[in-house]
Amino acid sequence: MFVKICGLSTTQDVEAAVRAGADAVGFVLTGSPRRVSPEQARRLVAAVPEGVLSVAVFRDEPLDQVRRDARAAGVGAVQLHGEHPASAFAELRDLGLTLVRATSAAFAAGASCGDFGEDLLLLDSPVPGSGESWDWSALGEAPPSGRWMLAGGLAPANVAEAVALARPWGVDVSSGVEVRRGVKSPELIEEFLRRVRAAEQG
Ligand SMILES: O=C(O)c1ccccc1NCC(=O)[C@H](O)[C@H](O)COP(=O)(O)O
Repeated sequence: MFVKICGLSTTQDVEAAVRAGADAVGFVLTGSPRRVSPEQARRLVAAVPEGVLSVAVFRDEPLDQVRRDARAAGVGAVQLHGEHPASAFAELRDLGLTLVRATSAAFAAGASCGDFGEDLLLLDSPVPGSGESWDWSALGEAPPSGRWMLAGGLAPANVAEAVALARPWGVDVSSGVEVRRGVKSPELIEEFLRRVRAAEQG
């Protein structure tokens, strides 16, 4: 199962996430207590080994800013919250970036990743990065097929239940591995990954 640890802001946290086995690490380049600048993100990306996806997170920024900041940060993927025209997605793919399309699960309940092509879908709570959970059963009996990540209020204590209920392709967490908002805990990161791997074993 694909695991993304998001909202990282120190090299130590990036190293902790990589050491714990994360498949992706996220850097928030939009309004947030976790925000880093594109230049800070580039220094963090330098600690991300080949095979681990570095993701820049945006919300409602204009396409030219997303393109500029993603290039400055040197990330391999952009995660877009908010509304964007299909042409924006196509332009970013043409730059060789992987797209993570974030949406409120309420909207996407039952949506198929087939609607999202090669992009990754992030089904999140209505307030991204809030640590708020939501009713995973809202996905109904037919969760999306394809490469989709479950997010929103996940933590070591609930991720096994969430995985069993929603059966996602991947999971994403930020608040649930912090000691306080914006301050990651290497121990919680490690525990989260351990619980995910145990849940995968069934
Ligand atoms: O993390 C943020 O502060 C943030 C701010 C604005 C837009 C997106 C943001 N995070 C996006 C993520 O991918 C989070 O990991 C995801 O929303 C889950 O967050 P959490 O419920 O805190 O685990």
